[in-house]
Amino acid sequence: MQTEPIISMRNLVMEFPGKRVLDGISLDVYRGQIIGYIGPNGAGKSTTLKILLGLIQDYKGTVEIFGDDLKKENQEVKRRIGYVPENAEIYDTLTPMEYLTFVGELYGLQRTVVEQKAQELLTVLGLEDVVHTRISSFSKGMRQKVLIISSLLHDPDILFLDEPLSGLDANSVMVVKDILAMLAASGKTIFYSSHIMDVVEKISNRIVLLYNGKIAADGTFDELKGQGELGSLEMIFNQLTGFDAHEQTAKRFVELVTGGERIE
Ligand SMILES: Nc1ncnc2c1ncn2[C@@H]1O[C@H](COP(=O)(O)OP(=O)(O)OP(=O)(O)O)[C@@H](O)[C@H]1O
Repeated sequence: MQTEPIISMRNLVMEFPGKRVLDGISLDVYRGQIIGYIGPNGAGKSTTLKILLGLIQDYKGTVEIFGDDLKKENQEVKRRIGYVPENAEIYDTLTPMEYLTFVGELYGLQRTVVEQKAQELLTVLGLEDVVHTRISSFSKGMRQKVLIISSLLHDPDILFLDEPLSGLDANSVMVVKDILAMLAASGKTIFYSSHIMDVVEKISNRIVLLYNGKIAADGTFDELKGQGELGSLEMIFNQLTGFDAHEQTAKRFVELVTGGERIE
């Protein structure tokens, strides 16, 4: 039985000077769903996430989270959401412990509670030796793990993820995929934006494709596959976005790079 939507967008329109990025998005998201939110570069995925997070406010249409209109100031909503941004501002001069206690305290958690939780979560993700090392020396994947932990410290009900697996090695990807599946099974709602189609295909129980500012497809992977001619989400993506010129594009690129002969 479907209850009330956790996230509800109605006729969401977002315009930047000279450009309409979101052109009437309507979407209801329910508890426990993992929404794979996909679309070509520049389609408006990050813009949608920023609107849902309250970082962009001059949109048209209605957005409700937990039934509350986002245009009305409501700090309680922010306490119940977590966010892993695509390009994170992470405080390089801090150590993971300093960064995580800072974030935890912003969410109103007690310092001793956050310290213990941070220590345990860092240890589980294999960062126990660098808990007190400056983040500036970290690899991309190590930073990403700190960000994932920071988004979950306060045990949010909704998690917004923008390319969350970026830089993670294959083992860590498996761990994070399992974490997301278990969080969703425990009733959390996950809004997952990524270009890694085979991962989106595996972890999402609902896929939403954004194209030309509108929702071009919405359903489970099997529903999107339709009659079964297209085997992968990558192929469905290419078909729905009308892109079949990858080989010609690559050929032209290499010809220009090498300045040489035409490639046949
Ligand atoms: N602050 C801004 N001012 C003007 N234009 C913007 C602004 N932010 C985003 N845009 C434009 O809005 C469009 C959508 O950007 P957005 O970052 O939402 O795309 P995306 O789907 O997340 O893309 P990608 O897959 O490349 O991350 C782009 O054309 C971008 O240039």
